[in-house]
Amino acid sequence: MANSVEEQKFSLKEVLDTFSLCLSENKEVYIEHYVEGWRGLVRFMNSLGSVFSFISKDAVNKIEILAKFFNGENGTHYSTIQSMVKYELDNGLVDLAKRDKYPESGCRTLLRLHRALRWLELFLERLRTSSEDCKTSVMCSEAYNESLAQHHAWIIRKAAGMAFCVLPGRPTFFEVMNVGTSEQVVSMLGDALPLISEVYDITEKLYAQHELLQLP
Ligand SMILES: CCCCCCCCCCCCC/C=C/[C@@H](O)[C@H](COP(=O)(O)O)NC(=O)CCCCCCCCCCCCCCC
Repeated sequence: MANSVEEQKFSLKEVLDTFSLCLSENKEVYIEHYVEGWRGLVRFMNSLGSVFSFISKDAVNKIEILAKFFNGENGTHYSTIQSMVKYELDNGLVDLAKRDKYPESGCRTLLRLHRALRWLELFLERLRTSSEDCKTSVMCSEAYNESLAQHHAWIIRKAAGMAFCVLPGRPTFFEVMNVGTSEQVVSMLGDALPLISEVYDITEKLYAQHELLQLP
């Protein structure tokens, strides 16, 4: 089946490269590139089939909330995750105990993507070190159980588990990434993972410092 020109150009390497743009010189995390990275990941997930659309809908919703802040009148405060946290906390714009006046603050919205980034990190690390006969569905659900699942209700965990079952096998998965041979995929993941981990760790530390890791 012939791909459109745009699909032909799509490579997961470009998406993961976006995360390398996330870090400023003094290790702040640029929201613009963070959101762009997520957009690319969602695009990749959509190319795997419509069973994932309930996941991508939620991700897109969160991406759009952040993009709106970033492009809005207070956009300068949403340049980095650090400036967003400071701005929203200083101005009482975050529901800290229960969802109330600010159910869609930047801080709580980004926290959901941040938790998903941990899933990505764990999943990609499994993919990187997997052998040819490893199942992507198993790698994906192990990564999920160690991360996001702990924050999801039973019904979401059930639906996610069902979606994982229809993930393509490792060879097709690698092919869809459009990065080249398996060796090239493994090497690309080896380059990308430390950057993703660094973005994750910096955000985690910041949220921990401000006691934001359990935002409702
Ligand atoms: C490629 C396989 C894709 C597997 C994706 C694994 C993640 C499974 C997440 C299931 C989320 C189900 C949707 C609902 C979520 C919300 O309940 C929940 C809580 O939100 P709330 O507090 O506003 O209510 N939302 C979230 O936790 C945010 C989830 C965001 C998920 C983004 C997943 C993007 C995955 C991108 C895949 C890229 C794969 C690249 C690998 C080579």
